[in-house]
Amino acid sequence: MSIELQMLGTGNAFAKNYHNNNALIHVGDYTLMVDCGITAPLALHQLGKTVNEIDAILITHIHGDHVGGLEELGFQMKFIYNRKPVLYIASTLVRPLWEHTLSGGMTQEGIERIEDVFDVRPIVAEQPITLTEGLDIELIQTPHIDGKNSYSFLVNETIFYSGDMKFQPHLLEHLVYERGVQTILHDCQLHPPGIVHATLDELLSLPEQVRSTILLMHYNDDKEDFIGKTKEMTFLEQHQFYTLG
Ligand SMILES: O=c1ccn([C@@H]2O[C@@H]3COP(=O)(O)O[C@H]3[C@H]2O)c(=O)[nH]1
Ligand SMILES: [Zn+2]
Ligand SMILES: [Zn+2]
Repeated sequence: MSIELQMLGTGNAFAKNYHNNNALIHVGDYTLMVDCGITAPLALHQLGKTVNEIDAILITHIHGDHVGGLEELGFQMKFIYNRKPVLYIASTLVRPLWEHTLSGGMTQEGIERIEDVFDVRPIVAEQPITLTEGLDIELIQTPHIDGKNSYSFLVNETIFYSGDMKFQPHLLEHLVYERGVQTILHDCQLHPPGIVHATLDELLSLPEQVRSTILLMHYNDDKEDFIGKTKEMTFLEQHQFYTLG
């Protein structure tokens, strides 16, 4: 079954021309939000949507451009919509998300644990889960910041979405050649050094067959200067709809 992808933003953590690299994945009436960064509530508003239209959120890692909007989302859901949003997150990230990121702003009478605001669904890498009919997710742990857990994921076995990750050519080739992945949505640091992200030059070094599956996201503000310089790879555009799978 195909999915509809709409990026809330396609910018990197410091981008000002683009929102944070967060996404909406639609399958039928179901809407999954992938990451909820600082700019996610504004991006939703600009699309004429409210948080009430989100069925669940999936988190890749706990940098601000991926979780910085969760406090607002959680509070809006609780105090405006009287809902507890479903939060899919690696089991390793549940405590860090609450204790290092959310608890300072959210702790008050009646909110002492992350479960008081979110319907937390801890997930484990390499154990696929079904979110709704036609939407299966499998987390894959991928390196980003040394000593911190970070995850990418597969959608319906054929679409790979990179959480922020360092260049992993063997993984990307394995996914395309051996797991039948047809589309790779990849974060891309346009200017070296990438260090914690793959750079455009690194992604350009991949075999043509792999490059031809790649849509670039999480890019810098001067992305327009790189149009025509990405070989078979193309830039994802925020707010546009893509039918994948
Ligand atoms: O060791 C580090 C840690 C972080 N950073 C920057 O901070 C940003 C945090 O969000 P991000 O993961 O989207 O991108 C990261 C980089 O831009 C870095 O350059 N080196
Ligand atoms: Zn990021
Ligand atoms: Zn990051």
